[in-house]
Amino acid sequence: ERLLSHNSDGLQLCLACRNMQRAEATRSHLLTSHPAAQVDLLQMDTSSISSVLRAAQEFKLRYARLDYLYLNAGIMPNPQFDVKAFVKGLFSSNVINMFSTGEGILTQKDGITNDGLQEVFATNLFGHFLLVRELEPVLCHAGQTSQLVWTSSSNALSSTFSLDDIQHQKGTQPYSSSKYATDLLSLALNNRYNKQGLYSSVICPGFMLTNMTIGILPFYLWKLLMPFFLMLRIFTNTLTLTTYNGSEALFWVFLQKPESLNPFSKYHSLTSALGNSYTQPHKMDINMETSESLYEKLLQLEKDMRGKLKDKEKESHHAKETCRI
Ligand SMILES: NC(=O)C1=CN([C@@H]2O[C@H](COP(=O)(O)OP(=O)(O)OC[C@H]3O[C@@H](n4cnc5c(N)ncnc54)[C@H](OP(=O)(O)O)[C@@H]3O)[C@@H](O)[C@H]2O)C=CC1
Ligand SMILES: CC(C)=CCC[C@@H](C)[C@H]1CC[C@H]2C3=C(CC[C@]12C)[C@@]1(C)CCC(=O)C[C@@H]1CC3
Repeated sequence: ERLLSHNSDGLQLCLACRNMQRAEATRSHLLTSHPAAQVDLLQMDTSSISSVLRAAQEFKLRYARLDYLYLNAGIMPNPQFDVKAFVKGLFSSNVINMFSTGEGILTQKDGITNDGLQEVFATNLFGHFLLVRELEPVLCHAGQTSQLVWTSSSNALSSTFSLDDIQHQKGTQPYSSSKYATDLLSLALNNRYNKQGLYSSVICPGFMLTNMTIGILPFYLWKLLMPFFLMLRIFTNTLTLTTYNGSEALFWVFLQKPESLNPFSKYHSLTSALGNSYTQPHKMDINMETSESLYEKLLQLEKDMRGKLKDKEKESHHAKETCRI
């Protein structure tokens, strides 16, 4: 919506969504305020390898070029709020950090996808990784730049991520781990693709009340807490609360020259106590060595998963043939 308000003439949007009914509703909403806008839809479920491959194929048939790819889809399933840790945090010197990152007070219950991957890892990271790899021909063009924009989080914590368990099978903070892996992956992509004109940046929308976070507390409690959160903005500017404020950095990045952005920075949407939104870079807690190791592991996993997919296809082809005989 913000992109269209800025420039609805020259912009062609393609919304890649898992739920086509919701996608249609979004398209209608956008066309109501911007009747001349070009808004296309593409069905894609980032948690499913075959869906991502199919969507990428379809995209390449439809379009010759992709200038901006917003990698925003994300889940935080079954969030559990640790009241005890929260109360302890309230009386510690870490209290502001707790409200800006959610560190130490949230855990999740992860699931397994049909491909056999951890659901949070597959949805938030691996599906997007595959998509970027598949869309390479439309993203990399001589003499032009393209940009990947990842929605990461202030909850991306190195303590929750391990190179020995990139899917976070063993822990209880898959969301945080997937977001830290996002930061690492963006750096590795810059390292590999900048020469071909493809740049990657990471943003953090701050804390917003959305479908993802609303279930953490009962609805009436959020309502009651709203004045408290607005007051808390005096101490931390990370409480963006609305999606309009949260999208500030997504929009800001769109206006920048990709070459001018720092691959080690995360661009944060922030909102001041007076309600003004702005974007500020913060250095990420990442290094090139870990980022390259993660990239190698993702490439290996991609190879394994493509192998499995081929075996499955062969099996079903064989079953069909046997049926015919
Ligand atoms: N809310 C917050 O405070 C923060 C959010 N973020 C990040 O912002 C991003 C947007 O989240 P937010 O707006 O808060 O939450 P929402 O749940 O409102 O949005 C998440 C979006 O991702 C889509 N999505 C989820 N899973 C898949 C999938 N498998 N395939 C395709 N699309 C999928 C959802 O589609 P559908 O409509 O079908 O559900 C939805 O549109 C996420 O990456 C999140 O991690 C980061 C920091 C803070
Ligand atoms: C008074 C009271 C009971 C407050 C509880 C507030 C918490 C539930 C929130 C405070 C900071 C929030 C936060 C997130 C979730 C909800 C809080 C912990 C995120 C972890 C949501 C997902 C993200 O990507 C980052 C957010 C950071 C802040």
